[in-house]
Amino acid sequence: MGCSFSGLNALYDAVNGGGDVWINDNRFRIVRQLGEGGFAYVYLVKEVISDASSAASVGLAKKVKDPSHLSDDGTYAMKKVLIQNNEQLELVREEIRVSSLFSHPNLLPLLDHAIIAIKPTQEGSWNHEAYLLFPVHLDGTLLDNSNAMKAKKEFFPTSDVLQIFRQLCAGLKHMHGLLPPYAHNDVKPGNVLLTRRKGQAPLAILMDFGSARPARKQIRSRSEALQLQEWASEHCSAPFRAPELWDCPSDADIDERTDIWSLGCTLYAIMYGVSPFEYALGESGGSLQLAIINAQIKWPAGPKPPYPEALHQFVTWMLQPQAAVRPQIDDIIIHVDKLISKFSQ
Ligand SMILES: Nc1ncnc2c1ncn2[C@@H]1O[C@H](COP(=O)(O)OP(=O)(O)OP(=O)(O)O)[C@@H](O)[C@H]1O
Repeated sequence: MGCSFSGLNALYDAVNGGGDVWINDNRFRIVRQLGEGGFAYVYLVKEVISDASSAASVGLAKKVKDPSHLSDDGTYAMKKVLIQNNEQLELVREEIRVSSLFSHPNLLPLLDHAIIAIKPTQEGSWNHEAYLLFPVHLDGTLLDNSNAMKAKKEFFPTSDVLQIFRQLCAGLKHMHGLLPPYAHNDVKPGNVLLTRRKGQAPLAILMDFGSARPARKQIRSRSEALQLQEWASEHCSAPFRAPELWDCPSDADIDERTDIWSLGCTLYAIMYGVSPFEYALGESGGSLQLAIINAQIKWPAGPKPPYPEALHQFVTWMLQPQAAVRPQIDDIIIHVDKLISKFSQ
C-alpha cells in the first residue's frame, strides 16, 4: 500500500500484525490515540525491538543523537499527518526542516520522520502521509491542565505560573537567538506540553513548529501586508495573534516580537485559563480583532488570594499594541527572574 519516497519510508507492517508502523528502520506498535489536530492524529506508540539482548544499541537508540531523548520504556508520540495536496506536503517538509534547527530542553525535539506516498485509488496524483516521532508527555497540554483545573475551580500557585512561563521564555530565547531569528508564530497553551513533577513546578515544553518561520520581514507594499495577514490567519491562532498580524501597515518591520504578544496572552492564560481577549469579549461576543488591536484587557476575579498586581503589570507590558516598543525576550527573562526571586518561596 505504500512506497518509498525521497529516500525515507514508513510502511505499515501489513504482514506482521497490522497495527505496526515502520519509520525508516524502526518499528512501532500503536498503543492508543493521544490527540488530534487539523489534519493530524497523534498516537502513543511503543518501539518493537526484535534483538532485546542489545536494546541500548539497536533501533531508535542508534538513530537519536541525544540519548536523553530516548524513553526508558520505549514509548513515544507519533504524529501522522494526512497530506492531500502539494501545499500541505510543502508545509510538512517545512515543519521537519525547521524542527531540526532547534535543540533545547524546553522545545519538543523531532526524533525521526518519514514521508510516504500512497497509491491513488483512481487515476490522479499521489497522496502522502507523514510520520513524525517525538518524546511523549502523558500529562497533556497546558490547555488540558487549565481546563481540568477550571472545572475544579483550582489555579496554579504564583510560583508555578512563573516557573512554567520562565521555561517557555527559555525555549523561545533559543528560537529568537538563531541566525536568522525564528518566530514560533503559534505560542498558546494548546502547544505547551506539561509534565507534573514531585516537589517541583511542572516541566513545560513548547511544541508544534508547523508555523515557525524566520521572524523578520520587511513589509513595503499593501499587497505584502495583505499576504502576511492571510498567512497569519491560517497559521497563528486568533486569540493569541499579535495586532500587527491582524492589521499590518504597508510599511512595517515585523520581527520576533509577534511571539512576545502571544507570550503575554499565554501568561494570562496560565493564570486564568483563557486568552485575555476571549475573556474581554465574554459571552456577549464582539470583534476579537478590535479587542486585540485596542489591547482591551480585563482581569477576572481570579483565585483567592489573587495573583500579585506585578504579574498583571507584566502581562500588560507584553501586550503593547505597538510592536516597536514591545519588549524582547531578553527583557522578559530579566523581569521574570526578578519576579521569581520575589514571589517564589
Ligand atoms: N509529544 C506528545 N506527547 C503527548 N501528547 C501529544 C504530543 N504531541 C501531541 N500530543 C497531543 O496531540 C494533540 C495534537 O497535536 P498537535 O498540536 O501537534 O497537532 P496539530 O495538528 O499541530 O494541532 P493543531 O491543529 O492544534 O495545530 C495535542 O493537543 C496533544 O494533546
